[in-house]
Amino acid sequence: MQFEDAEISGVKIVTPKKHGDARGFFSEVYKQSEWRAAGLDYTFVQDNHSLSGPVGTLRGLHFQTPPFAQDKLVRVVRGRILDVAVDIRRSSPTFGKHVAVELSAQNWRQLFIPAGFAHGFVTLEPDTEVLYKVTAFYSGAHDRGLAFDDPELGITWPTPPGGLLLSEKDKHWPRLRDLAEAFA
Ligand SMILES: Cc1cn([C@H]2C[C@H](O)[C@@H](COP(=O)(O)OP(=O)(O)O[C@H]3O[C@@H](C)C(=O)[C@@H](O)[C@H]3O)O2)c(=O)[nH]c1=O
Repeated sequence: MQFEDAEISGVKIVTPKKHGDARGFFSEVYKQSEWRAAGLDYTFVQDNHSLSGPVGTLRGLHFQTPPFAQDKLVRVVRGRILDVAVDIRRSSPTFGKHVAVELSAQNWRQLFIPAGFAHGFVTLEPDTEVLYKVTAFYSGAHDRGLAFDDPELGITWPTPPGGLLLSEKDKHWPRLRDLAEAFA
């Protein structure tokens, strides 16, 4: 398992080993001992799985407020996404900056996003399946978001000719400058 630092402190790109043979492959996709050896000590309590049909499905940008703030480990088992993490830690020198990494079933990369970031992705292939582990349980009452198209964030979302597909909820999140909840 390979751990790389992304451009923003705390965000990591994790690439597990894939052992291929005539049958297919085997891969240890998460191993607590290796994470601890890399100085990453997190307890994941929930595994999530989403399927997005159309190319250009955009989910985000989401976060949960304390005490339900979540660290997330994201991967793709089918298809391809551009995965985005925006730093919303007010005291951070990179507040408002983002990391964008392509994750796919092919490149087998995972993105680790600590609490204090808003997270979202857009799908680059049809029928893309995303799996992610989180360190706090889902709480609808603590579920918050940030406008994916806030010009201050400067995120370039790849957009297919038919446009992006968003949930109703994701069309109405506040901009960063109007965000009531952000992290210290
Ligand atoms: C996230 C979540 C949703 N749900 C329910 C609420 C709702 O009825 C339905 C769909 O929820 P959403 O529209 O929020 O799903 P989605 O837009 O896929 O939300 C996810 O987006 C990505 C980018 C993240 O980072 C995740 O943490 C999560 O916020 O599933 C749960 O039961 N448990 C969960 O953990």
